[in-house]
Amino acid sequence: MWKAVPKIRIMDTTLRDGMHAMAHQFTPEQMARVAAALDEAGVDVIEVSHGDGLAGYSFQYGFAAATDEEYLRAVAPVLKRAKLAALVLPGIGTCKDMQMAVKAGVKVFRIATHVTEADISEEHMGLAKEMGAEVVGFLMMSHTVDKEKIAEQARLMESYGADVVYVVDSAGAMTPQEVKEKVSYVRSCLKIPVGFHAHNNLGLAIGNTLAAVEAGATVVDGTLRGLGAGAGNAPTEVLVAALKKVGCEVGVDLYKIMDAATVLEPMMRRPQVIDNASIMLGYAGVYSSFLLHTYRAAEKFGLDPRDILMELGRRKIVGGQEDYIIDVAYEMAQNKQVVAG
Ligand SMILES: CC[C@H](O)CC(=O)C(=O)O
Ligand SMILES: [Mn+2]
Repeated sequence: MWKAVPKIRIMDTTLRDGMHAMAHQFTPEQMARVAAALDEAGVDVIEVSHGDGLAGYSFQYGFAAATDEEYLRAVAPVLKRAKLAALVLPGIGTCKDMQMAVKAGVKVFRIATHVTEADISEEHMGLAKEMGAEVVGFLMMSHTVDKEKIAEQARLMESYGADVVYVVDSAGAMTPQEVKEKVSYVRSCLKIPVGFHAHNNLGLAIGNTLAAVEAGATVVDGTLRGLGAGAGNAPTEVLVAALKKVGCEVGVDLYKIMDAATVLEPMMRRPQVIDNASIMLGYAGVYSSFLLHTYRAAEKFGLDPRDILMELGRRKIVGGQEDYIIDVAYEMAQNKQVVAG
């Protein structure tokens, strides 16, 4: 039964998670145009970074078309209402990167760790608070553990000063029932608001986000046209329509957010679809941002990307192990040759 819910805050990550689908090649000028349209529509928070967060540009994660600072400085001046956010993965983004980001206009830091590793976020969260920023904890790959573990890690983030903690379905592997169970339990264990970040690999991004809201999440993520890793995220314009339809107050103008999606559309490299490999990401429970790496490895070694994804899922590889995909594919190709020979 749908309950009355308070105002839902939307954080749009087209210009961060969407970077994965763009091979990190948005130009600063494109980012500024998309951000201006999101701001005009009334989106609360706009996240801008390399897909893997500040300082993500590298051989391992992919080089971006511009530096973090160039992106942030292009977007900050066009925002009239929205807060500018940046993602930080401790171990990749450093305190120095965060200081640069604040000077460039960042007001919200989203500090992301694997769902079992919240303890590595303490220093970054402390610094973000010290600099006066809002802090969002982002527990990635939340499908891999039970609700008690997520709550334990969320409580750690709360103790480090997080203002919000997110349950993150990085692999788009969760079902609405699971989302409800996990979000409502985490919420019951925290004093701060709970957020939810979906991926659409099983076609459930909107349904899962609605389930999260029904279970008490009051902050949710979206990206225009669903642009993002794997099969993408919950499309912000669809999310606004769906949330309004179930009676939530979102503070975003539906027509204007649809217009923002049309600003983004010509910049996209391909429509965001659920292809077979994306379905496998969700089915195997593999990190959504591993897809491009998997395609490259499959091509290089003449393998079916679906087989690689199933194997990555079996090995439970986590964010940061992108280079290991090549090792796995190499091993699989060797085994195939042995069997064939
Ligand atoms: C590698 C960072 C990752 O893209 C963060 C995220 O959006 C997720 O885990 O879904
Ligand atoms: Mn994501």
